[in-house]
Formats: sequence, C-alpha cells, structure tokens
Amino acid sequence: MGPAVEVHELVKRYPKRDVNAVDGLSFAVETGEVFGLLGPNGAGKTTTVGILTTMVRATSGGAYVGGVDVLRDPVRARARFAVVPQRSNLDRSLTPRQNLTFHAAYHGYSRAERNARAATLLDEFGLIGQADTKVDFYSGGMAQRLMIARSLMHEPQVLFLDEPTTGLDPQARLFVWERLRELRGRGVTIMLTTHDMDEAAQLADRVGIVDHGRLLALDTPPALVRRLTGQTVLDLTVVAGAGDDTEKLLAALTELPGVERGEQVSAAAGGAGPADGATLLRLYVTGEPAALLAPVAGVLAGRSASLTDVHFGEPSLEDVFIDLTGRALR
Ligand SMILES: Nc1ncnc2c1ncn2[C@@H]1O[C@H](COP(=O)(O)OP(=O)(O)OP(=O)(O)O)[C@@H](O)[C@H]1O
Repeated sequence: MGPAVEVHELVKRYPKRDVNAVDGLSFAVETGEVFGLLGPNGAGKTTTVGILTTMVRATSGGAYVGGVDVLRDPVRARARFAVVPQRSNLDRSLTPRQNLTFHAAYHGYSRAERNARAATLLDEFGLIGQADTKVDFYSGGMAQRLMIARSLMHEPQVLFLDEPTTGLDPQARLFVWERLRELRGRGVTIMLTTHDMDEAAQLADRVGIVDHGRLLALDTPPALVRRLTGQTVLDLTVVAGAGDDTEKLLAALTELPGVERGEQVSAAAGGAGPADGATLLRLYVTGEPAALLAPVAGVLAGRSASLTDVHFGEPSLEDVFIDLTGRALR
C-alpha cells in the first residue's frame, strides 16, 4: 500500500505575489499515521492542506490522497478524505443528527446506512443525548466533536484537522485526543495542522516543520528534540539583586562556558509562572549541566541575585520549533 498522503515538489504562487506560498514541498504520510504539520503564521500550512483537499489550485507539482491524484481527479479524491475546519461550519438550520445524515446523503449513503452510522458516531462522541436539539445550544467542545463525527460519516481514509483543540477546555481536549488515537488505531490516517506543540508532541507520530513554504525538518517528536545538539536545559528561578536587571543577569549567565544560549521564559510557555519578583531563566547547555551549577552560583552571588529553584530538563518540541524558525514575529 502506498502512502496515504503525498506531496511532490508542490508549488503554490498566489496571484500578484512575488514569493511562493508553498515552495517545492515534498513529503509522504503513511497509512494509519498521525502527521503534524507545524509552522509559524504564513508558513504555507493552510495552503498545502487546501491543495490536498481540493480547495486551492496548485501552481505545479503533485498532490495525492489515498492514492488518488488530487489535481487531476478531485471528485474521486473527495470521497477518500474529510476535513475538520477550525471554525464551525455546522448547518445551524439542522439538528446535530441531521448534520450527520445530510453529509452521508451527499456522499451517497442509503437512508438505513446513514441513520445507523449517525447513531453510532453520536454515541461514540458522547452526543447521543443531545442529538435532536439545536446546534445553537452546543458548546464549542460539543460543536467540535460533532464536526469530527460528521467528517467520519463517509468513512474517509484520511482526516485533515485544522487546530483540532484550539479553544477547548482541558476535558474536551483530552476527549478529542482520545477519539483521534482511536481513529488511528482503526487505520485512519490523520493530518493535523497545529500551533500547539504539546498537542503535536502528544498526538503526532511524525511532525513536519515548514516555513516560507519549505520543509525544514521531518521526524518523530523525540528525534526532532534529540537533534538539538544534545542540549539539556537548565531552568533557574532567580530574583535579581537590587539595582540589577534580569536581562543583564541573563547576559552574564549566557557567557559562561558550556551555555549555548539563554532566554527568559514567559509564564505562558513555561506553565505556571514563578512567584512575585522571581524570573525563570532557561539556559541551553551543551555538556553536563550539573557542572554548571558552581559557575552559575558564582555569577548569581557576584551580582547579589538569589536562586529560588533549579530544574534540569530536556528541550521540548517548542524549543526545536523556535530553533528552526526563529523568534521574529510574522
Ligand atoms: N488567497 C490568498 N491570496 C494571496 N496570498 C495568500 C492567500 N492565502 C494565503 N496567502 C499567503 O500565502 C502565504 C502562506 O499562507 P498560509 O495561510 O498557507 O500559511 P499558514 O502556515 O497556514 O499560516 P497560519 O498559521 O497563519 O494559518 C502567506 O504569505 C499568506 O499571506
């Protein structure tokens, strides 16, 4: 069996643009794989998925889903995949159950088949009790579950999901992740675009990182993390001395031998922020991080800073992403 999704030297140049949105992209997604497409805003992810799902016309190159040439045979390709967009496109004039059965009718399923499939999927997605209310009464999490259930009505081989859990609460997010893992277990290939590194690390078997329409890296999340030159992370929670500031302190720490780079970690990226007045500084270390503790303590003592916590850790997928795509805002 060939790959479930394949793009080959794919190029997209939008009219009146002087650069390619997708610039010679090639990769393949194996059947039954969860593949995460990551990249900063404007990297070309939506355009790539748009071409694969017949919404955007390619300038050149090849795109295949379930072995079907998407560019030549879009109608046959559409039977092989489903798309779950980020924003709800449910039909509000229909009940949740009708949203499912109408979708299956469009794909040629008989009345008996579509009623049976709708009942099964509504049950699996925890919506059977609210199957005949109004879609308007659905929370964001329920709407997302309903959209995934609807996408499965025509038994797609490949499921494209755009930011599948953005805006969902932790319970809804875990529920969606569980359903996606189950689908993979049944052999459905999943391609997701996400900005959520945790989601990619949790779900994706392999991740492709794109920027400026080109593939920068493609591997399993652990292999991508290992690529970061055997780096270890040393997290220091510090309170700068009176009259000192954290930037200068960080600069002094970054100059120590064995420290490749350092950064001030925002509370959002590092989880719960440090206590008032304290700052979390992250040093990317080559070599043995414990050997740095004495010189770090020396720098801190020399600048009258105090250390309230130390943590050794591995770099995350987010560190890999920043390393490859930089920090500049787009
Ligand atoms: N319809 C369009 N016409 C012209 N340019 C476009 C169009 N759609 C996208 N672009 C441009 O193509 C490039 C790639 O955009 P694309 O939406 O594919 O990126 P993305 O990685 O999905 O970004 P995001 O994470 O913000 O959704 C950007 O420079 C964008 O401005």
